[in-house]
Amino acid sequence: MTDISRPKSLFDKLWERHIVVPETDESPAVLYIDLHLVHEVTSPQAFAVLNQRGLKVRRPDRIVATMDHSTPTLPANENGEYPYANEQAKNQVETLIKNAADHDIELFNMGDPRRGIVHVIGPELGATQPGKTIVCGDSHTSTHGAFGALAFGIGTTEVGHVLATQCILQRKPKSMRITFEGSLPSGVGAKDMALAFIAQIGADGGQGYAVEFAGEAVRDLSMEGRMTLCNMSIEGGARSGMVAPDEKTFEFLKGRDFAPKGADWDAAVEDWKSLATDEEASFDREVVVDASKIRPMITYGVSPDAAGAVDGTTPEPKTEPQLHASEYMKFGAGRPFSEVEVNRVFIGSCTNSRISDLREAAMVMRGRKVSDGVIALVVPGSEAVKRAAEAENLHKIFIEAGAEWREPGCSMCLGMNGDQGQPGDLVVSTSNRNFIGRQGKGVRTVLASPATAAASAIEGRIADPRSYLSDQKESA
Ligand SMILES: CC(C)[C@H](C(=O)O)[C@@H](O)C(=O)O
Ligand code: SF4
Repeated sequence: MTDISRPKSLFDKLWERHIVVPETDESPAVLYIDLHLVHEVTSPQAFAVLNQRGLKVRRPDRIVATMDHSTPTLPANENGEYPYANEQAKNQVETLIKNAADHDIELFNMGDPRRGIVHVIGPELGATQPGKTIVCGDSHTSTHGAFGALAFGIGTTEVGHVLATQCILQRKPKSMRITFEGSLPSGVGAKDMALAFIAQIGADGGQGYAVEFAGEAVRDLSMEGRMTLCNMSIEGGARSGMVAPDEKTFEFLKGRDFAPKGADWDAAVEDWKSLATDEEASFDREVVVDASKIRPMITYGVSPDAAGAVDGTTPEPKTEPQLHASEYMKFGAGRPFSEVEVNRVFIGSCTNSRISDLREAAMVMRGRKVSDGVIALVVPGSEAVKRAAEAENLHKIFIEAGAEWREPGCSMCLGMNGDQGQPGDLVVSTSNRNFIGRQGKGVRTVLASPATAAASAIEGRIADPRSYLSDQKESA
């Protein structure tokens, strides 16, 4: 029974709706899972355990499976063979094809027009909905919280538990509200908000918390922007990030394949409206970020909280890890970021590979050329994003600028498919992690928004996108 007298947060409501067995001092709660997203990297072992124990998948109809991490971003040859980076990548893909077929799970396989990065296709299909519990063997599952869902990443063992029982054991995290007060200056977007709040609370500031993002600047974001923000909540250490559903959420989902239809839709929207945090609800921690002061952000270290405004200078390292990071990044202290040379740019990943992100990058690149010596990769998040971008001729803008237009997937975000930089490369990347070696051995990653990444590709240095964006406004 839920207690109707106490004011509740969105998170409290989501949690309470899914308790199968309540938490006690001795044991975590058993939570029901509404949607289980599956990809080729973290599922093989889970299926193997299931198969060894002769267990069935409990609710195949609650699973959406796709291929994204190990998939090539170059097309198949005339025989339909894909250029996999290695045997492991090919095996992962083949194993998921077999597991999905054996267990009657819907799979968006290579060549399927609905395939894409798991966190891009969930919302795109309308499978991600307010009020749901959503899990995936992937840390950036927090992305789906943008719809007012309780969404979090789980480990491979837990993937097995969810496959077998459709439930998961969880202790209730503490709650944090991050309120962005005021509105964003022009030329500043969701990625900058994400890097700004992470710089403010630290990469482990959200540890043990479920975060709700609130405030005027969050309400003003598009659904894509909210996804970018929730995607990065995990980089601030949080278990999940969420935004209360509103008219924008409903508008985004209406008519999508997996969304309810007809009278079911009306009933669902009525219910979803009740999810927003009650006025008097309290949080274990409240953080306020002044949105009006945020500038385009970049990272200069090897953790996402080493972030500063693009028009600033590299800070003096103060601690041992900062010294180590600064030696790796080789920016030098007290140097304007705008002097740092860039030789690769990656526009993609579940953080920033949606159509609005590609439009933003195209706005900067239109009629311009990628600087000599810079390799720029633009990788749409899904087949649907690719089609939408091509319908608007965005791909032509990228190609004419000298960038490469690729097939959808995680690509250089993690480099599991072979899309990697060379040792020493400085990559401005729209992804979410700047960890040492993530984009290739010895590669240095600078996280930024699509506009900043595109401007950096044009200048061959870390660049402030604001002049490009205002240029466009004047000529529009
Ligand atoms: C492969 C997967 C386990 C991993 C994650 O969980 O985040 C990946 O998506 C990443 O971004 O590093
Ligand atoms: S795009 Fe990057 S962060 Fe997102 S799921 Fe793929 S590898 Fe992980």
